[in-house]
Amino acid sequence: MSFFVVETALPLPLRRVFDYLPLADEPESAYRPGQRVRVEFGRQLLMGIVTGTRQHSEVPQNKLRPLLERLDDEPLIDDNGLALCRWLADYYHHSLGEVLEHMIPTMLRRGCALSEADELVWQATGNEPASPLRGAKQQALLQLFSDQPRWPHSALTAQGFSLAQLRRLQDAGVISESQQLPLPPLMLERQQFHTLNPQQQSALKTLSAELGHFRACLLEGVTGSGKTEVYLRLIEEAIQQGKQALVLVPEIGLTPQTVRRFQARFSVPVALLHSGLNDRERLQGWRQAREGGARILIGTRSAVFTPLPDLGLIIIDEEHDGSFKQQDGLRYSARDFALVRAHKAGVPIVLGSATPSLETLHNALSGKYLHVKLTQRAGNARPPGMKLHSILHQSLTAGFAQPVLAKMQQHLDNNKQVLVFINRRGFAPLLACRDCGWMAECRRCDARMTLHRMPPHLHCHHCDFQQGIPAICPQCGGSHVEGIGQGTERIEEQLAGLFPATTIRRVDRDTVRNKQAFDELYDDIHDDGSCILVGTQMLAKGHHFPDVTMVVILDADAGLFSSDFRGMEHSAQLICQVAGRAGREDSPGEVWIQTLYADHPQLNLLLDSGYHALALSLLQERQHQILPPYSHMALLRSECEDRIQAQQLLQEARAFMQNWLHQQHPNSRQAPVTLLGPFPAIMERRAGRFRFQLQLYANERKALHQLAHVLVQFLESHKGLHKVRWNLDIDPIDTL
Ligand SMILES: Nc1ncnc2c1ncn2[C@@H]1O[C@H](COP(=O)(O)OP(=O)(O)OP(=O)(O)O)[C@@H](O)[C@H]1O
Ligand SMILES: [Zn+2]
Repeated sequence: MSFFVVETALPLPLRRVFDYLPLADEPESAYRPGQRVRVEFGRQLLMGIVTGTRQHSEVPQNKLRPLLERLDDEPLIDDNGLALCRWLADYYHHSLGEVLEHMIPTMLRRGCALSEADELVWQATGNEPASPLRGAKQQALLQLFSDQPRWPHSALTAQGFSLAQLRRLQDAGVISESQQLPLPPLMLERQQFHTLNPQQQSALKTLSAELGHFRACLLEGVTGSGKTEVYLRLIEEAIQQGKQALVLVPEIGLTPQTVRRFQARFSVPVALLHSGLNDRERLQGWRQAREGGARILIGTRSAVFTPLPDLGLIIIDEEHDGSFKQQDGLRYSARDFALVRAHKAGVPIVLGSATPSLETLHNALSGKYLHVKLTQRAGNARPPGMKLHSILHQSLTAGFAQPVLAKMQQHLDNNKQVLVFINRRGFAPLLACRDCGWMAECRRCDARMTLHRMPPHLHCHHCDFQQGIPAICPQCGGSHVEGIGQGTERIEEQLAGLFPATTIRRVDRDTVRNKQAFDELYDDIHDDGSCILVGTQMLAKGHHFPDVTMVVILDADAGLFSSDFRGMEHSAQLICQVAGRAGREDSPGEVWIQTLYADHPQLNLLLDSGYHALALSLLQERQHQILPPYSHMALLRSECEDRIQAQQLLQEARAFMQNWLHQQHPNSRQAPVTLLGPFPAIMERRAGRFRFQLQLYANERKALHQLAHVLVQFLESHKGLHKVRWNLDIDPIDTL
């Protein structure tokens, strides 16, 4: 047999593949890209993915080690999947082995077989019973199998049937058992589609004409305009054409209500992938999609990696949402990756939002994306009235202006619900001593500890550090230590005092710890009648509360003066999304925004002319400042317990890049990439580490990527500064 090596990608940060000798007696044809293999690396046992075979290796033959095991005959990742991973690894300058890990669920990464997700399934044989079956349970089972010939074992035990009862049917030859991948349950109760209004109809017509080929489309529809209805119809068409649809939603948008809404419309299996599932459920969802059983896949960010053999349509709901970008490890944008995936698969992708990101809007305005608009609310709902309420020189009760409280009372008297939005959980953002000015600060971050009352403790929201509340001031020994400012807990408490007869519900990460808790809360809110909801942005996105007619935004100012260049964009999106929860059904809604800056020009533009108008003005600013989307950006971040070293690595990186740029372009006055920094991050110390950043801007993406490529090589081979951690963030969504 001729000599060859197996090229393997390993889940290591190193940006290269590794050569291994094949298993004894295995021909080269046994190895195919996308199979899993087990290897020894140093002293570690790792699972790698085969990327190819070669007749020669740069590694001397006596140094080559053999593979320990080949786990798959058929590749787990197909050629399309591998090509997408190579694209990701190149684009984000990340190790291919780590990218490939994202493609497969945890259980497969640990080496489990695909069949681990199988389950016992009973199937009607169609034969008459060989022996008589009496007994009520036997008869009930016979009925079930004549209604539906195939039942997963778990569905039958859930209905109170035992294995022994099933065996009797099996012995009589009526049913047979097999191990199969269960399909997601079908909802028996079908929900009707709404009759689309003319705008929705025209949007649907335009979008469905794109089925069958690649096209990026922006569906810009005001809140409550019925975008979801349009998605559902489009999906229906794709499914009728024998295709699968992938729907990505933001992490907090994937409520059981959303899922039910999809499941109740279709008579095809809908698979789900989100962080609330256990490993086995994730493997099941992944296989249901990969084997084509599931025709619709709904999931959060990482679902974008799921193989879908008949992919025909991708939908990204709330495309502007920050949760589509992973903020550690492989810092990919699921939205941008989905665009590439749609392009390679030759299918349309619909980016939907009431508040599109400036990147997407820019692409739509320049004609690169198809731009479809819904400007009116669906059904009888009207857009909410928005009002800026100046609190300058006004005395406030519990943080609320009098007219706002009076208005809230009116809505409650009408048996409606009021939503109070404040993007700060806990009781107070600050604990301070009134005698000496001491403030509780995090030991590990440049940040203040948040005071929580339920249970009582101090909590750093940046590094999760927690400690008890001091009874006396640690600095002066005085007893006037108090919480200053307001968080959701305090507002809940104060509103209970102001509206003693009204139910107050707090919705934040402390009250809603999982999806089930949200589900229950959601049902409670729907049953509540008049009540006040106090919450963080958890309440803002995508929810449909039919009885909310008033929204109060307590601290809009917090977001107006961000030091990040995307600050205003993100604030405006949040304000619109929260405001969009008001008046979504027959009763009109109103939104009151308390502010100290009632003449803030951008806030006024947003209220008077809407998000689109503000977005156009923000785009103009970006164009003047040559910021994204008018330039391309990457951020090199460093962090280290030693401040000097964190800064030094970036200084050396900068010197290296300047030198390289100069060598490449000796005669040009303006290098194709502009370097800014190193600067300390806005929060310089977090979790005990000092953080610095270096910003890279370029007009041409190609120039940025060429530089990033050599930069990463430089950093990987950099000696010295071992303690400094670094990462390169391509298209960062913030510079904080
Ligand atoms: N054509 C229609 N006729 C009547 N009601 C409709 C119609 N289309 C949608 N609706 C209803 O209007 C409400 C809002 O629709 P939907 O949730 O699809 O809006 P959306 O644009 O996705 O909103 P948001 O961006 O605020 O989440 C829902 O209760 C939906 O059932
Ligand atoms: Zn901290």
